Amino acid sequence: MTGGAILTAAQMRAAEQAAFDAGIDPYDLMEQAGAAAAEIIWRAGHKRDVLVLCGPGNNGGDGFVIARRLRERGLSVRVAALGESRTSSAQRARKAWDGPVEDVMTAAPATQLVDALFGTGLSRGLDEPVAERLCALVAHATASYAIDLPSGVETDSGALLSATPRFGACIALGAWKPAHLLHPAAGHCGRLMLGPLDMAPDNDVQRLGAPLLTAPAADAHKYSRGLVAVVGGGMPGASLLASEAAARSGAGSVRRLAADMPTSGPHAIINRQVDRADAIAEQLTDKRIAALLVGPGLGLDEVARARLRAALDSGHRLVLDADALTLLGEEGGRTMGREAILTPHEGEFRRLFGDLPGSKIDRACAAARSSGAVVVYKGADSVIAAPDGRVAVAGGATPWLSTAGTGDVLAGLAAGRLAVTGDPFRAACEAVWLHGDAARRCRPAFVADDLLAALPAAIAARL
Ligand SMILES: NC(=O)C1=CN([C@@H]2O[C@H](COP(=O)(O)OP(=O)(O)OC[C@H]3O[C@@H](n4cnc5c(N)ncnc54)[C@H](OP(=O)(O)O)[C@@H]3O)[C@@H](O)[C@H]2O)[C@@H](O)CC1
Ligand SMILES: [K+]
Repeated sequence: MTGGAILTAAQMRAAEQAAFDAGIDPYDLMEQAGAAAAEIIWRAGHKRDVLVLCGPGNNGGDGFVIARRLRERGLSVRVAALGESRTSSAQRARKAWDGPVEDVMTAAPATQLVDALFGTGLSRGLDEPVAERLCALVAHATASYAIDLPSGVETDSGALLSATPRFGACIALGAWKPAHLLHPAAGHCGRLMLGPLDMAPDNDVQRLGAPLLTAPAADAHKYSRGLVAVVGGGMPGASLLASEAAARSGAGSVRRLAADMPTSGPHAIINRQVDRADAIAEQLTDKRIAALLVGPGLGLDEVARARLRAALDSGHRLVLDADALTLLGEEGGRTMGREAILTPHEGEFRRLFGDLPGSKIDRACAAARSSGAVVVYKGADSVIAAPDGRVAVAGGATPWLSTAGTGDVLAGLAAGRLAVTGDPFRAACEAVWLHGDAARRCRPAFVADDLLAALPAAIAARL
């Protein structure tokens, strides 16, 4: 269900130290790391000449091991270093390489390029000539691999500290790091692969993995499978998209409360024409409602504000999105005090929580703690954070998702899964996964409506 632990540089160092304290030899760990990476590169199958760039630290040490292992397999391998090796393990790995060591700045390009310049120990941007040389060598190569991380990215934030090439693949060692999933660094990693090590550190922060969904029970009925209520507003399209997503999420039934009556759309959705907030409040007294969505197309006027208040006062499990988040931000934020999912994009997040420090993961955690709600901090890298500290980070979203209405679909999906599971963190994780998977199933230039059609296949794949 999870896609593996994500560790910061400091957490990785602590895990490494714990492994050493438990008796693991530091050099053995480097040999393991290099062997795992070499195996992945070998299996990628290019079998062409290789240039391995080795930095001064342990990332460079990994590089020397990789070079030796690939040469043992029969590949033509050259090594180029950036100065001397400074750690004892890296010095040992360098000694075990009995070929020549060229200079990174003058080494000729190769078909396969392995970047073992810097990993989690990068403390500042690369010197400009080194960064330029790395970019040129990667551009020249047919296949390029970043070892642990692309040299130039900040491990914890995913920021680029200097010009960084886009690699074909990145081989993470032992565990994922935030930069593998957070942009802009994630966009420079290429295909992500994990080189396993004997130490297997765990963390509350995990890469989002494929969920395991269950089919409805044999004796299920539409209410036991979860009734979703959606409060609409001035822009009917948004709440219609959200309602259909909820209806296709596995929930038993969907009730849309809005002033308009749609002329088309899935007839399975029950539309109740209600305008005034007190009439909506009356509708929300139905105890069978398992999740309530408010925000898509809600509007920002007094009518919208009154509808939001009715939703907040209803006592139901909530999903708040779009205009509901903006209105909440105008009121200075609010502690949810009950099971809720908030789904802000960058702008809504800032309006609601202000400019928080740290990485996107840190900011999502702080927001979840202060609001008491599960926060889905959306974007090309969506971070799902629970108030208890659990975090799931979703990478690899197709950029075609950046189109109108896809946020409404996600909000509807979250409400639907919340109605089915009753668990906000699980529901948010499932919704983000299904949303991303549905998008992968659509053809380029799809629109939000197409996502709805792809949802049943995305769900079927996880049963
Ligand atoms: N943790 C684990 O479990 C395992 C870790 N393993 C591997 O170790 C890697 C971490 O190794 P690491 O800590 O030695 O750091 P690394 O990235 O090689 O660089 C540090 C050196 O670079 C220097 N330096 C920094 N920035 C610079 C710049 N811009 N320009 C120039 N120099 C710069 C810095 O010097 P300083 O900052 O002190 O000036 C220091 O000398 C990790 O990513 C993985 O590959 C695996 O082998 C096994 C399991
Ligand atoms: K690297």
